Order: sequence, then structure tokens, then C-alpha cells
Amino acid sequence: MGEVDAAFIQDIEHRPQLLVVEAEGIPVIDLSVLNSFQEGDDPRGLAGLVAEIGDACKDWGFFQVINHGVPSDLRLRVETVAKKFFALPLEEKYKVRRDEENPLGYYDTEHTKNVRDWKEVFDFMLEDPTVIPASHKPDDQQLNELRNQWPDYLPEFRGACEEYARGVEKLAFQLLELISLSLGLPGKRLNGFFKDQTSFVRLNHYPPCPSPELALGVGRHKDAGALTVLAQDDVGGLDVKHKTDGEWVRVKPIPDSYIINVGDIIQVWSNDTYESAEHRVRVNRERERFSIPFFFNPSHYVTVKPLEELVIMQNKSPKYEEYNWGKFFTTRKLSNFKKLEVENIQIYHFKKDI
Ligand SMILES: O=C(O)CCC(=O)C(=O)O
Ligand SMILES: [Fe+2]
Repeated sequence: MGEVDAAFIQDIEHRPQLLVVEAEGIPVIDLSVLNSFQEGDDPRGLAGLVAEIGDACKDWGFFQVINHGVPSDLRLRVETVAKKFFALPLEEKYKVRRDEENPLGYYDTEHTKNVRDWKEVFDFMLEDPTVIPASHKPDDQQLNELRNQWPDYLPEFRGACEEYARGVEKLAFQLLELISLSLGLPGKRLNGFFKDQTSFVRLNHYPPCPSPELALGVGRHKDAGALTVLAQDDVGGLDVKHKTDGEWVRVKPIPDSYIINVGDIIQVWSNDTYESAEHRVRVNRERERFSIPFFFNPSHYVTVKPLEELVIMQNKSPKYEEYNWGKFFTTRKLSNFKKLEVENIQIYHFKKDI
């Protein structure tokens, strides 16, 4: 990527300021207590941890975890193959390029809110194949099977990616249970939604950018799924918008930690007890950056709506109309593919007028 093309340029109000606020605020949570916790143990033994997670979800929608139990060699291997892959000539990467038929594989022209992101990515689904609706049209009941595509000229790539995904999936389920407990629900209350999960992993590469004051690695957005488990390298660049003061705050890289953020689905399930936070990625002139989000998403047939027992516990009414996750996912996948003139689908479109 060379000169900054007009497609990358953010509107003035969304351009990053040069000042970076490094957060003390984003909580760092130690998960080591989980290592000694057995299936069937009394979850009250986790009360301290559950409270910490609940507070982090309320105050920030973001936290970092350490002593998380994901073997560090899995991460090292996937980081190594990601670097090798992105260093290949474009024509090699284009052999596994995403197209209108298959939204998986390599992609270098993603847009967030209709502005092009300064990055290249490689996407693969956790389940192969993954079933999703064929079209975003509400009346079209047809389903489609998504299949991963792998570069055969990098033989170690596939194994490293798949094993990493399984390692992080385990952490995602543990966090889901802790979040469920923190909402006053049984630990496994949310697990059933993920039986035929549509989770995927993205390898991100942000090359150095000649005009980091005009473009962004990823424009401001919220993650649409349930939870994101993100590995970032030591370069830094992820900014989170703090809910209370609207300030952009940098997430400090901590070696071998994961950044966890609540997505829109948990916002809806929890009826706004937890909110997904807006975030973005800044790029810089000198150093390339790599990151690997795992987007933990439910089955395509899940109807997303505020959990009934929670709404009763809160003594409130549901704040969202229900929506089908598969249709939402397909709409996003299609509209991300090209620059559309309309606004992207967002959960506030389902917010009730109350
Ligand atoms: O690269 C990062 O740190 C975050 C990327 C991100 O927010 C996303 O891909 O949704
Ligand atoms: Fe994100």
C-alpha cells in the first residue's frame, strides 16, 4: 500500500488526533483461579472474578485477561504464519481471495462505515462448513454453506490457524459462562446459542501508513457478535471510546494477554446492562501491526432478543425488537464487500421507542 487514496480518508470529525491517551482504566483481569476450578464445583468460588468481569463489562465493555490458559505456543505459531502469509506477493494472496460467492480468505479492500480501512485480512470460520442464510432478504429462506479456503503454498498455515481457533474458543466459552454468572444467570445459560456457531477468526495486517492522520486501520465500529477475543502485538493502535466521557483511550499491549470485548448481541441479551463499546485502530508511519480477533458468534438460526428472565429480574421492559442473527450476519458480510451508499445495519435499528 503506497499513497493514501481518497477512499481511505476519514471525514474530518473522525480523523485521529495526534494525542494518545494510554489507559490505566481498561481493567486487567487475572483468570488463574479458573485453572483450579473443576466442572461441577460451586460457582460461588468464582464470585470475586465474576464481580470483576461484571464491573468491567458495565464500565468499559472491554477488558484484558492474563493467565488465561491458552497455550502461548498456539499463538506464536499463528502469528508466525500470519506474518509469512502477508509477506507474500499480492498475486499469491489473491489465489485465496474473497469474492461475492465466498466471503472467506484474503481481502484488502474492506470498508468500515463506507471508508476504506488501511489493512489486509485473512478470514476463516471455526466450523467448516458453516451454515448461514444465502441472502439478506427477509423472505429468502435459502441457506448457504461457507467453506474455508487455505493457501496450499504455505502448508503449515492451516494447522496453525485451526489449532489456534480451538484454543481461543475454549477461552471464549469460559468467558461466556463468567459473563452469564455476572448477569445473575446460570453459568451455562448462553451456551446453547452457540451449538452451530458462526464464529470466525480474522488475521489482520496493518502496513505502515504515510498519512496516519487521515486514515484508520479500522474505522470506528462496534463488534456485532457476542464476544471478541483479540490478540494484538506490541505495536499498539487499538483505541476504545470510553462510555462516560466519550474519550478515545489506547489499549496498552500486554505480552501474551487477550483483549475481550462485549459485542452487540450481549448488549441485547443483557437489555443494555452491558454495552458494546465503539473502537477503532490507528496506524502509524513506521511500524506494521498484526492482530487476531476471534469473533464469537451464535448459530445462524438464533433469534436475538433481551433474555426474558433478565428483563423480569430488572423489572424493565425489553429494549430491543428481536432479530435473526443469520440475516444480520449476512447483511453485514455483503455490505462490507462493497462501498454502499446506505448506512450499514446496526442494532440500534432494533431499539424500541420506549
Ligand atoms: O486490530 C485490532 O486491534 C482490532 C480490530 C477490530 O476491532 C476488528 O477487526 O473488529
Ligand atoms: Fe472490532
